[in-house]
Amino acid sequence: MKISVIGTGYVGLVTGSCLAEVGNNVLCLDLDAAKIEALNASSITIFEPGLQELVRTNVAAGRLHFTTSVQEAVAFGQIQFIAVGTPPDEDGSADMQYVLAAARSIGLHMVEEKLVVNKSTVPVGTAERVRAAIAEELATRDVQLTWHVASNPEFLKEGAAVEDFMRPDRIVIGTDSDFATDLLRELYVPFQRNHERLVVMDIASAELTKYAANAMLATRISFMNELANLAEKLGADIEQVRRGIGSDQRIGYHFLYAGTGYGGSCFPKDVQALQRTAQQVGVPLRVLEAVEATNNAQKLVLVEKLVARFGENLRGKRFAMWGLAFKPNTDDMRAAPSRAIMERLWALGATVQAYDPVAMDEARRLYGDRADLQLVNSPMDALKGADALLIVTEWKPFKSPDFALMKQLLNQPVVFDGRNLYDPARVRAAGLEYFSVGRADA
Ligand SMILES: NC(=O)C1=CN([C@@H]2O[C@H](COP(=O)(O)OP(=O)(O)OC[C@H]3O[C@@H](n4cnc5c(N)ncnc54)[C@H](O)[C@@H]3O)[C@@H](O)[C@H]2O)C=CC1
Ligand SMILES: O=C(O)[C@H]1O[C@H](OP(=O)(O)OP(=O)(O)OC[C@H]2O[C@@H](n3ccc(=O)[nH]c3=O)[C@H](O)[C@@H]2O)[C@H](O)[C@@H](O)[C@@H]1O
Repeated sequence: MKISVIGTGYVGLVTGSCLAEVGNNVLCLDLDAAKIEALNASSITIFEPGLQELVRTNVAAGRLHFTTSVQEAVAFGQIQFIAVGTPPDEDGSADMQYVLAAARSIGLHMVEEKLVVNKSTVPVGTAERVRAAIAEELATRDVQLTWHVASNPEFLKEGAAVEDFMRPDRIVIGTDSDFATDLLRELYVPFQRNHERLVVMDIASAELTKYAANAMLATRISFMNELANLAEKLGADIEQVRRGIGSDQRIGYHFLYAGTGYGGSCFPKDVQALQRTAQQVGVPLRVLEAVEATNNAQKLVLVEKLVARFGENLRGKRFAMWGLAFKPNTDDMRAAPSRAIMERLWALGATVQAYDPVAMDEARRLYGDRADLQLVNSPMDALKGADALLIVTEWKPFKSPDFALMKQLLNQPVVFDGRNLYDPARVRAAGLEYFSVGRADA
């Protein structure tokens, strides 16, 4: 099948590459010329496991192409995927300008029947707005055509994006025409050989399903974070509680990890956008208000512990930080807890010595050169002369450190573990003071 993908970010590039991998002929469009230039040389600008290789092999096989030409992209694919950003607007609602611009560019150049599929995360009603934008452009050109609009939200996770796309739990399709359903069913055949994964529904339900999934996952995390804060005060251990409730199949083990709050480009913005949508139709979403408030507070839970230990004035203090990315296996720092933590520590006068396996360039890009941020080359370098260590992202290499060396390198042997990576007794036996989330501090 010939497919165009508009937008080559995490979702667009993974979608395009994976669809090419199963034999389709794919053309990806982006307005960012530097990105397209890099992609044409098979080089990707984000860190995403497996993606570089997938791009390289499919470009070499002649199935994956990149362009900045809107006209070329619209002419190419029978299916036109829209996979552009939907960042938060000033009031937290989803900013639709990129999706609608993509829709307009399709309307501007379309000369034959197309299926336009929206993969971006968008509020209910967006398919109608996309349809109207295309219709307007066609009317301006005085062109009569048949075309279809469908919704196909994406559920991939950064850091496991290729794997998630290739082996999805489900593929949600929102359509209002047999043409769209049949074409998308055919497209996704290679992804559901093992069992039926396609969930076909109306367009509004598909659009809402995406927000519902992210809101549910965010709710689980905030619930566990609140419970962790309670467990700590009651002398209980949230890690044991997690295992205790996760074993109930109705609850399950996933997404029950307490920590420093959820970050990333999606949960924070999608929880907010769903609330704005609900406000517009007069339906209060009280649970989600609490989810968001809890998360904002949780991002600073390590700083609170640190201030309780070292006092409010951190001038002259130096803290090691392990992990800058919002989660492991990505260099993405959008809404990362590390940012809220560093910014607060800086405001209190401290210096941060940070290490992350892949997000150092991103930190440099975001913060530039500043005296109170030192980016170092290894986890152990970060410890040297620091008054405490803060663990913010649960990268694998942080999971089994040499605690004796840690104690030796730190100026003061204090660890604030925002991901509950260690057995508290083991860390304390090595002579370190250990603070974690939802377990008794000492
Ligand atoms: N990042 C993720 O893990 C996931 C994101 N989503 C959703 O997918 C959508 C895209 O997210 P990301 O891929 O993270 O965004 P991104 O910000 O990484 O990439 C978007 C790309 O679209 C390009 N673009 C913008 N307007 C364009 C236009 N008119 N024509 C061509 N290119 C254009 C930008 O230059 C950029 O390269 C969002 O709605 C997001 O909520 C859904 C599931 C997972
Ligand atoms: O819409 C999206 O963009 C995507 O958002 C999330 O994916 P992502 O943000 O990439 O990463 P997650 O693994 O969900 O982690 C999000 C945040 O929650 C935190 N988290 C996750 C799980 C957990 O138990 N506890 C916890 O604090 C992570 O540290 C991270 O900061 C969803 O998991 C994807 O299904 C969805 O497609």
